[in-house]
Amino acid sequence: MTYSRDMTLSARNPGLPLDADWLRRVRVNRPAVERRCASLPGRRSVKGEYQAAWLAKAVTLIDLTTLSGDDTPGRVARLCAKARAPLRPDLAQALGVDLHTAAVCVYHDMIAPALQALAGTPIPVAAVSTGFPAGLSPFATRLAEIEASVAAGAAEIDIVISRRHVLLGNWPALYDEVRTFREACGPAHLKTILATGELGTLQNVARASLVCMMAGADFIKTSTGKEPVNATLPVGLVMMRAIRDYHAATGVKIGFKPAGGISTAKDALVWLALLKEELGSGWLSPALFRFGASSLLGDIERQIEHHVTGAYSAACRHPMG
Ligand SMILES: O=C[C@H](O)COP(=O)(O)O
Repeated sequence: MTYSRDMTLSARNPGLPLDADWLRRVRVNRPAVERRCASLPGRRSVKGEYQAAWLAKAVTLIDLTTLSGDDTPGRVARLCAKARAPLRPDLAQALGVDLHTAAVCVYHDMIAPALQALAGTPIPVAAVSTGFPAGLSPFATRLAEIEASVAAGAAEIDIVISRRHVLLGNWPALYDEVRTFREACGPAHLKTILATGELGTLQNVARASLVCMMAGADFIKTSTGKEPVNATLPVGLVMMRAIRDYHAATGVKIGFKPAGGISTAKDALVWLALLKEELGSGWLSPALFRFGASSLLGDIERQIEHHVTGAYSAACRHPMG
């Protein structure tokens, strides 16, 4: 299996004027979505060398993340070393792969140590922004935060949206907010975090996804990892279908990033199966799909170790940072 080392993201999403009629037409059949997702984990399973190949692919799609109040430059440097060489050398050699993660995702103050630790690699630094995770700081502060992170060298900006605009059905306010954030990003790619666990309904998730894409988001992302409910398959399905509809209407491919609580190799395989079925193999690339995850890589490495050696090691033998 070959792994692209090309970190080029897709062409920017120019966005569209807000289309209120499109939003009004959006309907989500929740029981049907839940039935479809419930059948996935049991139905889709790959084994042996195919599983190892899919897991190696998953590694290349991870935004390796640390978003803790006690992050230090040392922890970020160790995380970046893991991003550069995500698999133990003997495991990578046994699989015949040479790979790295898609990006490293940190808070603003950790951009500089991350850039230093990733120098000479194609791995971009993503910064969470706009008052992450709640997004309730003054609007001017949130804008300034984006500008500061782009100036510091972040190539990708993960913003959080104002959940109240969704809960109140104030789509023009959400559109204007995301549009302004997009402009502040300049050349950096914009990922919009919907915090789906706080949006109430799948219909809200579908509408918020479309509004963010109309406003110019390059990626839509499920969660911050800090909500009580983070990435779920039903939410993922609804967001993937919104991406499909947007692509059908505009020809523009938007990326998808499930994040929060995705921590096992098995989870990763189910997400990739859903992605392949809903959006096709064209989305199986770091340009269009990312896992936002702080601990997933450890379990993937553990499963690959089992595939290569026949034995499982303790999870603590695969530290992230
Ligand atoms: O954006 C990434 C998430 O914050 C990571 O969440 P996690 O720590 O549950 O993997």
